[in-house]
Amino acid sequence: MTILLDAILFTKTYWVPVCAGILLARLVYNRYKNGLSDIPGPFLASLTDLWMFSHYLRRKGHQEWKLHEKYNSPLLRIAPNTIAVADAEAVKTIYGWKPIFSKSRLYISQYVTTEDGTVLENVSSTRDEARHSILRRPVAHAYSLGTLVEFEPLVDSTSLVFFKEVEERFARTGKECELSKWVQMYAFDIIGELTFSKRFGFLESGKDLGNMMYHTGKAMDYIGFVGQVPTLDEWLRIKGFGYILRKFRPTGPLMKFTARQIREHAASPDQTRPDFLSRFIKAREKYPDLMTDRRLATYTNTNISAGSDTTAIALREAIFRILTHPGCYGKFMAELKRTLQARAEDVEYSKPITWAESQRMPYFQAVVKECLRVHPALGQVIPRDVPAGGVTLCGKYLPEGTVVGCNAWSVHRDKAVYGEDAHEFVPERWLDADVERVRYLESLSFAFGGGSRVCLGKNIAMLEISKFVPEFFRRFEIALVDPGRYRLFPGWLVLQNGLDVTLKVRDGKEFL
Ligand code: HEM
Repeated sequence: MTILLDAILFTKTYWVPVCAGILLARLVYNRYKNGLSDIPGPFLASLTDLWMFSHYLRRKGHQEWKLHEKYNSPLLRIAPNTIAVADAEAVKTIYGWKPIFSKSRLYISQYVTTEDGTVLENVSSTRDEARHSILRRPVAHAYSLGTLVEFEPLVDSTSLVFFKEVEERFARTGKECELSKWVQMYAFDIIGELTFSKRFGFLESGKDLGNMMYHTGKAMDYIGFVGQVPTLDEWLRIKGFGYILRKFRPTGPLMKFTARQIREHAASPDQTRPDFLSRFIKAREKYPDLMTDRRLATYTNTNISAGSDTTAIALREAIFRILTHPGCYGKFMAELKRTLQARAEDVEYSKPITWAESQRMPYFQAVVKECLRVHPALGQVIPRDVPAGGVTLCGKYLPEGTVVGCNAWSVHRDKAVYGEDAHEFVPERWLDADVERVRYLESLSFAFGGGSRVCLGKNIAMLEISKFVPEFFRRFEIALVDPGRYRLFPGWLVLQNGLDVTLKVRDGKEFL
């Protein structure tokens, strides 16, 4: 008792040095506790998570490969318990099937708040693998290759709206088109069409109605920064302050839009539309307990948040690269001409490029793969927890519970795999005569993630990109106003702006 009293008195008198001592002890513990202290990285990063937070806040994620080069190491300690891995081969281990490395606590920041303020994990954010299988099973079929043909008319209808709007607003008037924004509106409207048979109306109005694009962007930014400090995120959004906030403002405009679509769908006489929502509702017959209205809201909302800006990024990059690489432009246009000329004479000339035709354009497909390599949508470490038993990566043992992950911007620049021109845009690498080599590169592509958590919408994204880009170049002569305006805006997603162009309508028969 006397010792305790003495300790309290001592602390009261010397509280400043006592607090400093505790802090110091904590920092030393952080640095040495888990056997990671010999992994290179910024010194501050080994002491506190704040370095990683500020690194991403300074929007440096997409340049992490430079730090790997600076420290000359594929392993980089970016927080006391977090290791960034820049070895392309390691993707197979970390995002493989056996054992599965679960998603880290960052994913709590991706939990969805439904219209009534309930916080739910979704198929993307759930961290429990068994739960993930339960959530993915009822919907997986809707995203399969087999359904693409049914989605194709929906892609065409939104594309036609895009072409009509940009023709009237820019090609006919000679005004500059802020294509970054128009491509984003296209990507949102199309995922609205595919998910609900209803566009957001951004293209027709030329505006971000209800600030839905703005709020979706903010949510992505939040994941990249606050998501790095999961405890802070939990208190801001779920517990404490977050709990009170949800009483006043349960959810954002996108979820409200989603919930409205579900209600309207229920009241509609047409229950057979070929969209995602109809497919999810159909899955109710087999999974009645799981597919509640709330759950439908999480699935459809995830489609929008995961499938809009990501696809817009890929579209912008493809357009920019084609326009800024004359050799690439020439080969792509020649292939487009051959594709159109190969159409049977009775096929309507104005018919949009089909999915099947785009798959017979190997050069264009190589351009898309290369764009996804040099500019993957996600620009930060995609974090996972090392499972029981630990793992050895790049010759270093990492104990269970360590957070590890690859940043696609780093692994896609691994010179050991891609060679000395790893930093260059070279679509031809995907057309190498050595088929085995191409297969190997494809197996290491990390643009869509990997393993059990690989992107569910990959086929849909490829459908959109494969149809939209050739059709856009077929209908318009596109000229960049100033390539120097093209800027990256990196966070969890690496967005672009400044893709300003002028447009001229092409003569319809030019390719014949
Ligand atoms: C070019 C476009 C796209 C890119 C680059 C992309 C990229 C990714 C990546 C990297 C992941 C894994 C994220 C992680 O592990 O944290 C992912 C997951 C996911 N994506 Fe995509 N995505 C794209 C388009 C889409 C589209 C169009 C949809 C919906 C139609 C979609 C739906 C999803 C879903 C639901 C997941 C979670 C899958 C799971 O955990 O089971 N994505 N995406």
